[in-house]
Amino acid sequence: MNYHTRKWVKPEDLNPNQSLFGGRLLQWIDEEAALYAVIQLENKKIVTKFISEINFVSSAKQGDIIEIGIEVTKFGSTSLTLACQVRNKMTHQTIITVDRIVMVNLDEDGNPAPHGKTQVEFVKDRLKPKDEL
Ligand SMILES: CC(=O)SCCNC(=O)CCNC(=O)[C@H](O)C(C)(C)COP(=O)(O)OP(=O)(O)OC[C@H]1O[C@@H](n2cnc3c(N)ncnc32)[C@H](O)[C@@H]1OP(=O)(O)O
Repeated sequence: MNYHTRKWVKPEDLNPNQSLFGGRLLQWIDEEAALYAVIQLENKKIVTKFISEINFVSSAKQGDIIEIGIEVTKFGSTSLTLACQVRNKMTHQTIITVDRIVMVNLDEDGNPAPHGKTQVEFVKDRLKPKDEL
């Protein structure tokens, strides 16, 4: 699991019970999954197709720093399946887990299109001149 994004829980992210609103957390996760898929598949036309069971393990409160982890669990033909875990940055206490997030690669017309990827790639490797790879 790679933790790329950190968030600082602010007053506008809270529910009426003063803990992190679950809908806000899901919004952050969906955006993180989309960004991850766009970068991996090198295509800006990506949609979220399916999100599996969501387990709200513990809550976060105002001022907490949380981090969002994403891991690829499957490269499909047009899809990329991800797992997600969000944890407290300082204590590593798990806040939420999502077993499966299926992102679909689309063509110009919005139809599913094969992405041709089979393994995780790193942008730094793509930027290296070919003779260094
Ligand atoms: C980041 C965002 O905000 S995106 C906004 C929210 N999302 C959307 O608006 C998406 C709306 N949905 C759609 O446009 C359509 O459902 C599409 C284009 C994504 C997919 O259309 P479909 O007719 O289901 O396509 P299709 O049957 O070819 O499936 C595409 C891929 O999704 C997978 N898939 C489809 N349904 C499911 C499902 N219920 N669960 C898991 N995977 C699924 C398929 O296995 C396939 O993957 P593969 O090619 O790797 O085997």
